[in-house]
Amino acid sequence: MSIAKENAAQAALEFVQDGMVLGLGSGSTAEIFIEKLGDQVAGGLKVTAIPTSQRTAQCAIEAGITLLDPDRVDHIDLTIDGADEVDQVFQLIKGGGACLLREKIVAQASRKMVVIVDDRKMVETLGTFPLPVEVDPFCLGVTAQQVYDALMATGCEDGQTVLRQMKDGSGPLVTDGGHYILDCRCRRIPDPVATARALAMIPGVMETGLFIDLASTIIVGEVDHAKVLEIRRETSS
Ligand SMILES: O=C(CO)[C@H](O)[C@H](O)COP(=O)(O)O
Repeated sequence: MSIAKENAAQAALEFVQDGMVLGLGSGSTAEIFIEKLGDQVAGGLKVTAIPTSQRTAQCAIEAGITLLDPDRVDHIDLTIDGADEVDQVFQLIKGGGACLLREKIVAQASRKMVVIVDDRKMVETLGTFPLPVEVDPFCLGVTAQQVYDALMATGCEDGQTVLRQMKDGSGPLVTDGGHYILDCRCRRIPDPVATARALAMIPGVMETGLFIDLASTIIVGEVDHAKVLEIRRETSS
């Protein structure tokens, strides 16, 4: 277990209050947080949660956290999630774990999003990590070309897309929502807002891993402590 990720996850517990409805992110850092949250719940903390993936749901159940039916939830107080890259104004690339659609639905519905990362995830400009784009399998070639064109038109240094495969080589990875993931080698995304907008116009694109103006707190774990960085955001909820 990475000590930096663990320090970030530990610091995130400070944001959790009794009675909250939590959004639980996906990935290894989020799972460390869920385990720690489970310890708090065992000690008497009362929270309920919405998971952003089947794997997260499983982890939360094992940790003793009560899950809500996502179809019935009317608000989410706080979401805690990891990220693959975070830039200077807290725009994110997410989706390394292929959960970006549900992660974004939950983050966008939350009053606050806290992101927990180790210090290697902090970047000057987004794009070194390949941008995950969740797409409908129908007419995949057409969508992939449109994604390439949108990336190039918005100034990305590259736009090549690779269809994400299952680790066991059994075929394309299928997300919890039944879609595919195109990993886009952008190298540099100079205008994440423009790129996110352009990708959102493509009918075959279900969602992109660009999380724009969603995170208001980034907790950066290092080997011996965690730094809490804040930015002011207007929330709609
Ligand atoms: O977006 C994600 C999953 O879709 C993860 O939060 C992201 O990939 C970071 O993962 P990790 O905490 O394992 O480094």
